[in-house]
Amino acid sequence: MLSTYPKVAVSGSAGQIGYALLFRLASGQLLGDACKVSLSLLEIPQAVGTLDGVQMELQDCAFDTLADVKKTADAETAFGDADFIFLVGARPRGPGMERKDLLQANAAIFSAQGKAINAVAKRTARILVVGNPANTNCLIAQQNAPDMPPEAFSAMTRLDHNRLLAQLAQQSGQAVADIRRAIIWGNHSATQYPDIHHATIDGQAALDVVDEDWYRNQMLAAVQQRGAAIIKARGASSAASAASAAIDHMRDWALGQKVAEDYLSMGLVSNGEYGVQNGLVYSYPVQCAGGKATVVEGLEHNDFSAEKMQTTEKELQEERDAIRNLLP
Ligand SMILES: NC(=O)c1ccc[n+]([C@@H]2O[C@H](COP(=O)([O-])OP(=O)(O)OC[C@H]3O[C@@H](n4cnc5c(N)ncnc54)[C@H](O)[C@@H]3O)[C@@H](O)[C@H]2O)c1
Ligand SMILES: O=C(O)C[C@H](O)C(=O)O
Repeated sequence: MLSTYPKVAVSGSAGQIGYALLFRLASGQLLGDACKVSLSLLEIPQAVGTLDGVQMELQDCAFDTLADVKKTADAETAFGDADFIFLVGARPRGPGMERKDLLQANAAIFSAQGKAINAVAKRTARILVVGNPANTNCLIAQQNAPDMPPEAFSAMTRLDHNRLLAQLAQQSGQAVADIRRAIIWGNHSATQYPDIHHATIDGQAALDVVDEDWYRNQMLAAVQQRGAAIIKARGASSAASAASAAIDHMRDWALGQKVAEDYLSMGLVSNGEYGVQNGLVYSYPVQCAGGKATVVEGLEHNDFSAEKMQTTEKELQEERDAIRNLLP
């Protein structure tokens, strides 16, 4: 029997992000308390057994927002008729590795999954790539799914966005909720550009509240290197915060952002906005309303910002060139 509930597919669901994500999806944190969801868990064959245990735990939570749970090692089965697809499954980096070291290891996974999405996913599905290197994995999946609208695909920079908000809140002593219009530009990597030139803190320009030297010389690197700092401290990459950001990203995309005038950050297929090469998956400021994410256009940049935006674009071009063989 076909489920009548929104179907949420998660690849890599036996991994550490999967374990943090599934219980939040099942408890109504994506679509709200009034909406049941049907979970579709994708794993490699060796890990499907682990999913039996995860499924038992999901059942034991007795969530009234969970309709059913299915497990599979077949991507087409997992993604068929899905409304939301979280592509998490990938090899995470270890200490001392850069995210782009994972490029070849993970590129094959995303080309196969892009093809599966193209074959069976709803054309209205929303797809979020979390597995690293997220922007280029997203590019590979999207290019292998030519029958899907490009705007169905996104890469996760919401964790970086949230990290930026947290840094600003801590430094200014204000609440996260009082910060607006922070932006992550470019790649989910050490070249990303966390931009506060358009941000406000409790209604004041952020750069009138926090020290510009601190921003340029400490905060930028702290956000760019936060993933590595967590790996060093925890011995494993961020999981709960990544799952939380993934929920934030999909929820706001589907249901609309909480504060209309705010900006969020999402990696989207570029249509040339801000001079970025067409087709790259680049993180932009967006506004989410009516089920759509729209790039905020017309922001002006000083030389400092322009240079940083180009540096991260260049890295994305290099990543794309390294996996050209997997693009159709
Ligand atoms: N974009 C971000 O902000 C962000 C943040 C944190 C982590 N990540 C990335 O997310 C990914 C997952 O991290 P994790 O900590 O959960 O890793 P993990 O190793 O704990 O779990 C990954 C899971 O994916 C599964 N998997 C591998 N290949 C698969 C395939 N072809 N199909 C389905 N499942 C497959 C593995 O069996 C494993 O269970 C990593 O690439 C990590 O770097 C991204
Ligand atoms: O840094 C990593 O490899 C994990 C993740 O991308 C993160 O930003 O925490």
